[in-house]
Amino acid sequence: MNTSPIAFLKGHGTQNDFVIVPDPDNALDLPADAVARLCDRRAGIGGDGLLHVVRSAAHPEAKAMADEAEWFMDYRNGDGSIAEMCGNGVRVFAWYLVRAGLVEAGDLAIATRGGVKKAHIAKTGDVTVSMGRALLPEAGVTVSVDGRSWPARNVNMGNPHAVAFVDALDHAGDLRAVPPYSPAGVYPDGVNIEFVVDRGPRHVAMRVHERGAGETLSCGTGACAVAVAAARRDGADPALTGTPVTYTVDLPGGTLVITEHPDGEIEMTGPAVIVAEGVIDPALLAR
Ligand SMILES: N[C@@H](CCC[C@H](N)C(=O)O)C(=O)O
Repeated sequence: MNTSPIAFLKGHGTQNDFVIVPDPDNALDLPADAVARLCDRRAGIGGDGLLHVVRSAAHPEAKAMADEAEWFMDYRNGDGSIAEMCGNGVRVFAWYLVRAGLVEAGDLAIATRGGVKKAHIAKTGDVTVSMGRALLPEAGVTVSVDGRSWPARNVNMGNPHAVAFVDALDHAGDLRAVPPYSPAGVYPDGVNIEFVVDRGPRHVAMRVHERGAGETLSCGTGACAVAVAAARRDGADPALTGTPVTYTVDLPGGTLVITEHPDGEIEMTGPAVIVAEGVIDPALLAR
């Protein structure tokens, strides 16, 4: 059980906000219910998710990556569930390490459940991350909201996404509940659902319902999934042409720039901001 006050910071990336809990030696007990209490916007600190900052060597899920990446992003959704990857989170995680003097700005490898990600951290707080390749399972998916249904593209960025192109973002309605999708069983571990409209050539806007968090103001892996789905819809595939393809993705909380390279690697660039720091009363974490 945690008995001493616990340091935390609060940060966001395009207003996808996170409670940051530095715990280099992995000494804290952070079960799902404690994470949910910390992320509660009324009775806790509030956040779409939590970034548990641990040395890779000290975490059983990251030990094998310790030679490549000193730090492990143990990402949790706001409801306490575990996710493989968080695009906005990894930028905020990288910026926290720089701000804390634990790493230098510049190039950094970060261990995540989705593998080691390479980041480039500018001194301004803008961070570019190589997010890996998108998998595009063939499964056709349908997403429905308020009596409307759309075909959606199944895109896996380490975590699962369903990308639906809609006529207007307000057609996605109230996204507090998970929009129903079919067929059942395509996403056995749940899914993040993106609703997308065109804004111009290689420029889209989106809303997202995140697994484990509800509607958020931004999702980095979601923006990557959207950029790839938009590129394929537009007939652009860098693997076939040898030319990188870049999409600007507007989200309610800001803008991300996503480039897919001919080798399939997807690069995401966006801001990372730390807004506060303080101390958690251990009573909040007690069961
Ligand atoms: N907001 C994140 C994604 C966080 C994880 C997601 N909710 C999931 O469960 O897969 C991002 O910026 O990518």
